[in-house]
Amino acid sequence: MALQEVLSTLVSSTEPMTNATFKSSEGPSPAPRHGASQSDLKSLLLTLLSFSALQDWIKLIIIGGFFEASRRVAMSLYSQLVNAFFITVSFEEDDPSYDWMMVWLSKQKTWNKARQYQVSTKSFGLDNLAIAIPGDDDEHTGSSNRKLAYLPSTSSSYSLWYKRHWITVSRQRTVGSFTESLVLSIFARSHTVLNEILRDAKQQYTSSQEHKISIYICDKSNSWRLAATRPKRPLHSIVLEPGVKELLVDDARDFLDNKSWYVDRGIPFRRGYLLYGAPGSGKTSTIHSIAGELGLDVYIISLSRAGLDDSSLNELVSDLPERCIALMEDIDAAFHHGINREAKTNVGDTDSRDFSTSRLSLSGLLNALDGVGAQEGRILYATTNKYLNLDPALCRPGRMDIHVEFRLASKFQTYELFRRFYLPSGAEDVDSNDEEEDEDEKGSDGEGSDSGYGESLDGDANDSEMSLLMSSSGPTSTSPFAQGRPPVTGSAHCQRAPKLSRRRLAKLAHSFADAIPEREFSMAALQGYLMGYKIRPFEAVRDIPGWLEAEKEKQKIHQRGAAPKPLARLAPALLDTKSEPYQLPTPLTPTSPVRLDHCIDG
Ligand SMILES: Nc1ncnc2c1ncn2[C@@H]1O[C@H](COP(=O)(O)OP(=O)(O)OP(=O)(O)O)[C@@H](O)[C@H]1O
Repeated sequence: MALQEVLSTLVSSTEPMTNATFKSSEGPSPAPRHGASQSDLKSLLLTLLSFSALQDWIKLIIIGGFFEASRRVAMSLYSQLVNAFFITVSFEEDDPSYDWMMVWLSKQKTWNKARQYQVSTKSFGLDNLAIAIPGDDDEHTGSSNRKLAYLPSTSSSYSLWYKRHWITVSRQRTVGSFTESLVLSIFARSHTVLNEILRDAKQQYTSSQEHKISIYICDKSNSWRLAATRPKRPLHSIVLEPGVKELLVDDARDFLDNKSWYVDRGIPFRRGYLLYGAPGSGKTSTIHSIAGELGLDVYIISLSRAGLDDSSLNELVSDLPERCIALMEDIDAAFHHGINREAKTNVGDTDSRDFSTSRLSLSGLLNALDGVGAQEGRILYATTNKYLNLDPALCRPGRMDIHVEFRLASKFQTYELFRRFYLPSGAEDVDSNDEEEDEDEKGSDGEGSDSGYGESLDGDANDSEMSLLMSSSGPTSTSPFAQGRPPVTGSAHCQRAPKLSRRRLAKLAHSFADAIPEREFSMAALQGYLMGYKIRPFEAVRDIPGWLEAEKEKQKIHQRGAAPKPLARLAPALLDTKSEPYQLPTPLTPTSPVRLDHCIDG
């Protein structure tokens, strides 16, 4: 009723005003019109504020308020109900638990009945993807071996049953960031089922990772992110001087098992290993292998990463999990990029290259290694090719407790490398000395027991082996290296290596080791050479002189280009008992634990 009045007043008050506007263009008569419109407005306001209109306004407000209040009450009741009967958990994408949950989810039966998916090539660190599309796991399907997987779609939520508990799952984008989170609402009053789910997810993930190591790197936001998973490398595939691998593994294992010993004595529960020496001598491979042996994840700290400064390094190190391997490769590389005792404060003093890369100071690095914020329980491995460039403070016990030198290949290493290279896949590997003894005792092939170096290859090979040698080398027996070209292997995977008895293989390995000069080539170089002869061990031995010639030529070219002095000559072996007594490198204090026998406690 009052509203009608208001409306009719509005119409009547606007009409003369429109007419006035229209008529004003015809001629000037504004004064009476102005007075009329003023009285119209007045009456409009009076009507609006009249008692009956006010009543209608109040009614509107009450009804609206009632609906809004009931909506809010319903919402809060709903959320209280949900909170009372549901447990809601979220998993952030950049946290490892997200990967565990994705794998767990993919193993739920009801998951396969979902109607909305997102397809992705993300592997969550797994090769044997439970989330993989069936039939997509064929390794020979084509050039790209990225597997496809189903993920929960971001636009819908799913429900599933787990141990008689109803669960809804949704994948949500975090507002204002590029990351996602997985949200689970579990219909349960106690936390027991949640704990079970978490335990299940973690265990399923860990067991699928049993034969793998996870490698983490830090991302731009300075947090750790899973970069890859790699198959564990068996320790026996690393050939070092006898006892070195065992010593490294036993020391690390002993450290991990004795936390309370460190705590009782107030000694920081940390251990550092410095592996230094010639490039390609097995430093990285050894760390990889030890990580697999001890079941630890590897966290790579790249000191030359652009933008890394003291505080971000500190943050990274204190963010490490308790039992892990922190790896700083080529720790000397940080020196080339301006690492120094004090952080540079004056921009004018600073080389522009320093700013474009790392802004780390040596004191920052030292603090990160054993400062108050440094993580307990971690094992640090640092590698370098330039031992003498390292600051003594960096190498002191407490930061780097054990120093191990990796030298160019010895006769023993060359022999072992060859023997293991041609050992049939899956063959049980035994210690070479035991093996020779066994074979000698058996006299399996009825030949003499002489297994010394320098045996004639031709006299060793039987007819079928010789024919294989001749057929694979072609009509001329000239080494391809002597002709200035590398050997062509063809698709070795499709062919089969000759079946050699262990004894014969040992003899070939002796011949190989005999032909390679000691401590002149890295294991990586020798492995690279053998890769050209994957299935041709006889040719591999026969072609060595040509290869050595070619390598000498290469070295000459390098020397003309003023190649640096090899490190192996500068820092003699710690481990080779035949070499001259070890001299402390000049930058190290005499108390530094550079010798293995000095630095390993108990
Ligand atoms: N002692 C060894 N036993 C078995 N394989 C080895 C050994 N040393 C090197 N190799 C092989 O050589 C390759 C390179 O080795 P690796 O990367 O471990 O050397 P590195 O000492 O870390 O080299 P760099 O100092 O250049 O990083 C690997 O493929 C590895 O298999």
